[in-house]
Amino acid sequence: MAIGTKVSVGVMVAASSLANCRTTLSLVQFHLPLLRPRLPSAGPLHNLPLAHVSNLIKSGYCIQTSQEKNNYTRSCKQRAFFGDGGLELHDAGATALVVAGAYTLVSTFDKLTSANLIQQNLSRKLVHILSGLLFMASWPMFSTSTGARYFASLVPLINCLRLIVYGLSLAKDEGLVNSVTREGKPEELLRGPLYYVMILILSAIFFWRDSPVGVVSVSMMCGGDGIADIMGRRFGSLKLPYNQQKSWAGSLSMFVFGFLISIGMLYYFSALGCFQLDWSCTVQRVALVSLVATLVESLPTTGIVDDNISVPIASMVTAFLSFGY
Ligand SMILES: C/C(=C\COP(=O)(O)O)CCC[C@H](C)CCC[C@H](C)CCCC(C)C
Ligand SMILES: Nc1ccn([C@@H]2O[C@H](COP(=O)(O)OP(=O)(O)O)[C@@H](O)[C@H]2O)c(=O)n1
Repeated sequence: MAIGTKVSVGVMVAASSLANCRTTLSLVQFHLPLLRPRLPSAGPLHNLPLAHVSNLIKSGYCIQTSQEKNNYTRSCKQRAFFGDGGLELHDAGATALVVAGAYTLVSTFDKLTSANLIQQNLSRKLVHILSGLLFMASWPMFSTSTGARYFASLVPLINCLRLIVYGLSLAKDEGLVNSVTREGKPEELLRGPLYYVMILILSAIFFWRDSPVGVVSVSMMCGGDGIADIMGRRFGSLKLPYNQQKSWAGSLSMFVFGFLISIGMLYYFSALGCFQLDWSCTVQRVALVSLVATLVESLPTTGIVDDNISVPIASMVTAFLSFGY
């Protein structure tokens, strides 16, 4: 075989011991750089003498279950392409790209607001809607390594630090203040915007693209709550009986757009193979999450707890109980 070309290698196993293997030993076809030692020819490992398999384990190979095989195959392909250290480089590059995207988004709306092309309130809401949804949409850019979610969470973490620095007026960034606050006061950055990015950090780390819970919760906070504000301000003449600050138009918009955006984001991740869903159940579950989130958002609790905490937390709890993971 020519050096440097990738070859198909018959057999690979990884991760658990012989005793713990829950499925038959796996045969996996994938490409590895030639430099790795040539492995036994293709064939089920259980045909090999145990002594030979244990030698494989001693030399760094071990047995994998079918799920580990799939995960391992995928990460092997990535390692084969990027090399062992390549996954971190891949994730660092994706992080830098998304951080740049965040900065571009906020500065774009600052320029639109400064040029009086859009009102400050609308600018804030559009940043509210787009930031989290685009951040979530960037998750498939990251690698399949276990550290990818932590790299991704650096994006909202950097913005969290940015909000704290400028919110405490340790430095000035009028563009940021103008595009994400109601009244242009720096201290406003320490409330809604700060809670918002903290929820993004939690969703990336604890749910990531492996679970529909984070996807639905961020969709409700960004899409649902964001559009409720826009529609409620414009068409919200008929107020809710238990909250004169909120309207039927705003709440109905939150339910409908929160539901639609959640379904859309779930379809996006499902189509990319991040998880598989039974759509007949999923539609009902998302409708339940959207209803609970809409009811929580409609409550007269603005002075007690910010919507950017109550809406996503209520969504996470409801989604976790109904999806189960
Ligand atoms: C305006 C925001 C929250 C205020 O909410 P509310 O008070 O109206 O209820 C959102 C603040 C966004 C933050 C400054 C920037 C977040 C960037 C995000 C983590 C990454 C986006 C990346 C993407 C590629 C644009
Ligand atoms: N369910 C809702 C939500 C907001 N709104 C309108 O949007 C405005 C801002 O809503 P909000 O206080 O929830 O705003 P944020 O805390 O989300 O920034 C409200 O004062 C209402 O005029 C509504 O009419 N109905």
